[in-house]
Amino acid sequence: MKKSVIGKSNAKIILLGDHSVVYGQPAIALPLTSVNTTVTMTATAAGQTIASRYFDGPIAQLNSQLAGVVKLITTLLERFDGQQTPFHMAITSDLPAERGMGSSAAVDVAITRAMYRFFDRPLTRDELLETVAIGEKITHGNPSGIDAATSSSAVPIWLIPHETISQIPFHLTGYLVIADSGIKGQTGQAVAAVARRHTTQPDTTNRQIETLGQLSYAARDCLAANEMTRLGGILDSAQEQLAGLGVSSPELDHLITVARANGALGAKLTGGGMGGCMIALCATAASATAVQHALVAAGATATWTEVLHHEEEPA
Ligand SMILES: C[C@@](O)(CCO)CC(=O)[O-]
Repeated sequence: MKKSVIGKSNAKIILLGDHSVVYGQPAIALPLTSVNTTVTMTATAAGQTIASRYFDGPIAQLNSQLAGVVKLITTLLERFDGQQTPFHMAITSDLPAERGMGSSAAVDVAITRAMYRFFDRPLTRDELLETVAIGEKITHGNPSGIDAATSSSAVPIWLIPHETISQIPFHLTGYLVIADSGIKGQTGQAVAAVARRHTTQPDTTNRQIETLGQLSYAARDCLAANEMTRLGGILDSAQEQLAGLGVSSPELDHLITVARANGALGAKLTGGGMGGCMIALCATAASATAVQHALVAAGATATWTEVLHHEEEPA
């Protein structure tokens, strides 16, 4: 066992494939490597305690809102025979919670990495993703794994559930403005709402899900060929399908309209929706700044700009 260790992860942005990925369609997601969650685990004399923005105290008293985290920690303590090992776990995060940036998966990835290091066990990527799914299943009900895969990745990824997770050829140069609508997005509820629609209106819903999948394939071509304007149109089409699935919101719709009116090439919600964040693709730094200012004036509570650049693929 180590004295003090750190586990880290980052925020994620889904470019294409939100919701449709739950039904097996491909998704493209980008890590925001400067927006981090950090878990520090320190050996102590007695007790097992946790300090986070929601809770500060003994792990045994963690409330049901954090049931996914409780399940993850107890599973790992059993796995490592560490039920009696005293430690303190401090969780800090730059990510807004419940905004579609993958905060719950980011916390689970950072906890898993910290606990494997603390108990001095090697951790493979497959084991990391399988472990994070334990917490995510409780928090989100039916996670596709995209949040965990991206918040533990340093490069943009292409994911088809149970089939492929790979680095996506990324030759696009541009700017992605991300804006928080200020409204909590409940991914679990949004996923459940789409599942209900899938049962009550199977034909329409399947068509929307398949269209979203086709848009992911088209976007992959745009990223490989640096076709920014076409990608903007694809984001707009994806937003139309997501709104059709019932996961947009008036606040997101407003920010998306403002971004387009101020020069964005395309815009859509990102993540679970029903609140949370939207993204806008911009061709230049000046355009990204103008869109960002317009979004703040329109009520966005936080904004980030991510510079998109050619990613080297490993040799
Ligand atoms: C809405 C969703 O597609 C993305 C949440 O960030 C759910 C999932 O993939 O688990």
